[in-house]
Amino acid sequence: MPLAYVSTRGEAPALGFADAMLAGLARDGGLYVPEAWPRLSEETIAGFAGRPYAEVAEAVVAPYVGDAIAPEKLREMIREAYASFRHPAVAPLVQTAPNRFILELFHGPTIAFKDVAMQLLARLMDHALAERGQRTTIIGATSGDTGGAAIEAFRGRARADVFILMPHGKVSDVQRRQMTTAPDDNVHAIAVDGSFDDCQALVKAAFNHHAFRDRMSLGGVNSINWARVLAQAVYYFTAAVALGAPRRAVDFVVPTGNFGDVFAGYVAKKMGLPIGRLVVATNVNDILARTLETGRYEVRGVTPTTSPSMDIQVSSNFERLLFDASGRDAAAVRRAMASLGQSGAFALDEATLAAIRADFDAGRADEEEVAETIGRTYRETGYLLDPHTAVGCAVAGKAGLDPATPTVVLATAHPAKFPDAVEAASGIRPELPAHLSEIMTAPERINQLPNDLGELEAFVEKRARIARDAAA
Ligand SMILES: Cc1ncc(COP(=O)(O)O)c(C=O)c1O
Ligand SMILES: N[C@@H](CCOP(=O)(O)O)C(=O)O
Repeated sequence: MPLAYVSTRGEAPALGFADAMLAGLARDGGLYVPEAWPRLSEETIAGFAGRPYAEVAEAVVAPYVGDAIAPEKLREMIREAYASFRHPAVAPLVQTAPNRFILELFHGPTIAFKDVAMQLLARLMDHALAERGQRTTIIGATSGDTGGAAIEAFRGRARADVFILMPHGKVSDVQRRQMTTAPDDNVHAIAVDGSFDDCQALVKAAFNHHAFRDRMSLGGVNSINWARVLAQAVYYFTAAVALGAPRRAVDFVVPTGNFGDVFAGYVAKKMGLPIGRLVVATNVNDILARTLETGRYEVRGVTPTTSPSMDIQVSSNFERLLFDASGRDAAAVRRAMASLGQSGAFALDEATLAAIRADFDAGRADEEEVAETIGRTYRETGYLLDPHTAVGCAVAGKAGLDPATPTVVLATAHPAKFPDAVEAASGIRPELPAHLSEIMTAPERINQLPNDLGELEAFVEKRARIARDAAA
């Protein structure tokens, strides 16, 4: 029997892999998760040692895809996706101290970890749409990196029109230019007057407006899309196996905002990978660190930081964890989400909090610690951290992890995406890789919209119709 995907809120129909991927958000507002976690045997995991990244990806992804895609087609798409990376290992490990490693996830086209999943997702969606003879209108929210990766992965694709919402003035120049300089007619960058949370709320509201959703065949590429999270689980396997798994456990420290990346680590653990601790590392926008400490998830205002992609308060994927950790209690998730909508907060019950704490730790790093970590790491090792990765390193240093267990900090972006912050902290101005140098002088195309669902929908509908008429 192929694996089915169920909504965290329990009131949407269960779907197969391709339908869940094309749906993005479930129709009841929940997020799709597999009905069970496929397990990989110790022998299978041990066999990943020394294998190319694409082969490991195939082994991890295939049980979730089932018969939705022919195995040889899946293999071809995975190979193509990772051929676009500039490092042969795709996600190499760098050692910075005894038992301390950095997992570089920024060797894809837009030099952020989002490429790892987005390069595959674009191919998977294109394939599913072609098989059905359909098109999709993708609406995505970005705090800086998802948008660039999505635009790069979907630009020029005939079956998708892509609309990316970013918080106006709150992403770095490089991040903005990655979204605004693509000349393709099927991609649209929109600056919204508000925060990332406002952008994400608009996206979810558009999905929950079913008449609009159906009329436009909406699709999502944020980590609300299960396939995004799945593709991100792969590098936990390659990194852990390179450090001795499954013979020994490995700890991971993950710079966190929307909770997709660290949830992918949880998925890897559920599949049988011996991960010790999963450490959620936040900047001063520390809702997740506070939640793990107090059991209360409480939204506060967002403070702009030098790690803007993590300036997030409403972390979408926490809902997936809540569902799993509560024993898959969809009614409890619905109550929590209703409370979040009404009062901006909800409380975890004791059992759920204990279940979460069994796998996760959390810590936060303030701006001073981030700058200090970038400067010190550069002076001591010659390694230049981006500010998001520096949040991870700063938290790793004080998380109380066992020094005998290898610790991997995920490096989620290349420092050249944030040259001002990195230069201020280290005295070194990182240069953009050559393949991106043109974006700093290319003409920009950007649209500005208020934080208003009606205006957004009217804009999307008008632009998508123009693109569809031109393509017809
Ligand atoms: C550079 C960078 N680091 C970390 C994160 C946080 O990842 P997640 O939202 O999956 O928690 C993001 C945004 O997603 C990011 O762009
Ligand atoms: N940090 C992200 C925010 C969106 O996260 P996603 O993983 O849900 O797409 C960004 O850089 O856009």
